[in-house]
Amino acid sequence: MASSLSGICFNPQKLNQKPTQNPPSSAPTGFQKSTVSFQNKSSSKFQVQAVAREVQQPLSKSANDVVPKSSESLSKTGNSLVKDPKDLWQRYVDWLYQHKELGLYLDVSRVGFTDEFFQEMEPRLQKAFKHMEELEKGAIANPDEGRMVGHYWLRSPHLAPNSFLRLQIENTLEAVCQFANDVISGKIKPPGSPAGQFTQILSVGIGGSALGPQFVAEALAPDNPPLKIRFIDNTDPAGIDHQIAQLGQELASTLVIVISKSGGTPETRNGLLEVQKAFREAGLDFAKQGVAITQENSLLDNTARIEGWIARFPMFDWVGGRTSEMSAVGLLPAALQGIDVKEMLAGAALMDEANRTTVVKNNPAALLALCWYWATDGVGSKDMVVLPYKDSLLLFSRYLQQLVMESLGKEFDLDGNRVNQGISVYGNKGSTDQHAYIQQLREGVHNFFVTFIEVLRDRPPGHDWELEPGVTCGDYLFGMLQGTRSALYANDRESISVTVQEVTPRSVGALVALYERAVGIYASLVNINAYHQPGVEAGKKAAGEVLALQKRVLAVLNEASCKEPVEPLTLEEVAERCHAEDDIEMIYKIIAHMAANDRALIAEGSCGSPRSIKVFLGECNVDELYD
Ligand SMILES: O=P(O)(O)OC[C@H]1O[C@](O)(CO)[C@@H](O)[C@@H]1O
Repeated sequence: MASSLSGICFNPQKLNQKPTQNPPSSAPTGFQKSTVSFQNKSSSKFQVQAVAREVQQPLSKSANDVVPKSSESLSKTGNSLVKDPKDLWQRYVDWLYQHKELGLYLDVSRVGFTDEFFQEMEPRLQKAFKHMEELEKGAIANPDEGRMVGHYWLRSPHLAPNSFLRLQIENTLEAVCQFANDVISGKIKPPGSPAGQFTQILSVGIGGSALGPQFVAEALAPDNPPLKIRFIDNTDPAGIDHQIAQLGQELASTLVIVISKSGGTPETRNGLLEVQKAFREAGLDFAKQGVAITQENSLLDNTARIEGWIARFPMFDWVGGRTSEMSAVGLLPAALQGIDVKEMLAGAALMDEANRTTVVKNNPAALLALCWYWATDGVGSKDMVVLPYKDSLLLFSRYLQQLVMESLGKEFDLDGNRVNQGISVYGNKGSTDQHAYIQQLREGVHNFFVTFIEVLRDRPPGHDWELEPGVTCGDYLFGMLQGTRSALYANDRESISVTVQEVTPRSVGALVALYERAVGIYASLVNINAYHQPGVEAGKKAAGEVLALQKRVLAVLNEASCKEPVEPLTLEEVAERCHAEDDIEMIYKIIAHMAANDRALIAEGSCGSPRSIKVFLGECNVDELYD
C-alpha cells in the first residue's frame, strides 16, 4: 500500500498560491499624509504625525490598547530641516562630536531636532544618566530576573561593584587569552588530526551568543587567521549539514565552541547534538575538541564538565546575551582568530568613559538616543536603517537588530502601561544597497531614518591606486555615501553619520559600546526595561507546545498504523483522537511537515486540500504502542 502512494505532502504550486485579492478600495490615507515634507512650515512634523495617528486610530483593535505616548507631550513644532547651505554648515560645525583618541565622529546635523526639543529633553536625559550611573554601580536593573546589568565592567573591571566580580572578569580574560595562545601555538591540539593543531572553529550558538562573534569575525578577522571560523546559529538541519560538510576532513582539527548563556537554548542544544553525531560518525572524540561558554551549573556547563570537554568559560548572570560581545562569548572566538581583544576592550572602555559625561552635547550615546527619539517621536514611528559603507561592517546592522529590537521592543513600560515600544532596525551595506532599496528611501514611504557608518581609511597604506585620474576606488565609495546622504536630506530624509578612521579592534569595540549605551539611555527616555525579553518566551513556549502535540499525533498515527489492515486517518480523526480538535490546523501542518520528510505517508488526497487527506505511518512501532 505504502509504495503506491506519495509520501510527499507538499504541492509547492498549491501552497505558494496567493489568494486572489481585490485591490483595497481606499488605501489608509493616514500613511500617505505622514509623508508631508518637513519643509512645509505651516504643517509641522508634530502636526503631521498627529494627523497620521488620527487616521490610523480606527485600525486599533481595542480603544484602550495603547496609552498615550509620553512623547506627545513634547513640543516638536517648527521643525523644518535646515536647508540653507551656510546654516547647514553652521549646524554641522555646532553639533559635530569628536572622540579624539578613538578617531570617531558623530554627526547629528542631518536630524532636524530643534533647540526647543533639545531643552525639553534635557531633564529626561539627566534622569537617564542617573539611571545609567546607578546601573554601573550595580543597581538591580532587571526587576523580572532580579539581576544586575554590568557589561561595562567587562572592559573596566575596576568599576565592578565588588572585588569578587572584578576578579572574575580579570581571571576570565586571562584564561581566554591563555587558552587562545595555547591553541594557536599548538600547545593545546586535537588528538587525531594530521594537521597537528586546530585549524577551524565551529561556533554553535544563537542570538546574542552568535551575532557579536559573527559581526566581529566579519569586521576584524585577518585574511589568514590562525583559525578560521564557521557558525551554526540555527536548528536548520540543512544549514548544519552544510557547515559540517564544508569542514570535511578538517572536522578532526575543528575546535567546537558551544555558546549559550542559559545553557538550555533548544537550537544550540540541537546544534551540539548534530555536531556530536558528526564527530561520532567520523570516529572522533568530541570531548577532546569541545569548549563551552555558559553560566556556571547550566545544563551545558554540567554536560561539558561530566563529558570532560577541554575547556569551560563562564558567562556571568549580569551580562545579557545581546551585550555579551566583550565577555568570553565574543572574546574567545575573536582571540582564536588572532584579533587583538584587549584593543577591543580598550576601545569600548574609552567609549564608555566618553558616555559618562552628563553634558549631552559631549555624550555621543546620548546624542544618538536623542536623535532616535526625535526621528521616531519616541514611539518607534520610524525604522532605523543602518548603512555601513564598508564591506567588513556588513553584519553591524544584523548585530544591532538584536541589540536594539530585543532591548527596546517592549509591550509595557516600567509603570505597567501598554506602550508597544521599539525601533525596527535593518540595513546591509553601502553602496550595495543603493542598487536595492535606496530608491524607496529617497522617494517612497517616509518611515525611516538612516545611520551612515563611514570609514575614512579605504585601504592599508601603500595599496591605493587611481583607477582614473585623481580618483580611487575608495573615492567612489566615499562619493556614493556622501551623495546618498545629500540626496536623502534634500528629500527631507534625516540621517546620522558615525565616522571612524579605520575598522580596527579599537573602533569596533567603541562602536559596540556606543550602541549598547545609546540603547540603555533611550530605554530610560521611553521608560522601559531594556534588559529583559519576555516576548521571546511566548514563541519558545508555543514551539514546545507544537512539539508536544506532534508527539501525540505520532502516537495516534502509530496506533492506527499498527492495525491490520492499516487504518489511514483523516485530520479530523487525528485531532479527535489527540483530544485537540481546536488544533486541527496545527495538526495539518505537523502532518504536512512529516510527510515532506518521509515520516508520514498520505494515503488519500493532497495537502492543497487539507480535508481530503488520509494519513498513516510507513512503519508500525510496536514498542511505542504500550508506552
Ligand atoms: O545564550 P542563550 O541563553 O543560548 O540565548 C540565546 C539568545 O536567546 C535569547 O534569550 C532570546 O531567546 C536572547 O536574548 C539570547 O541572546
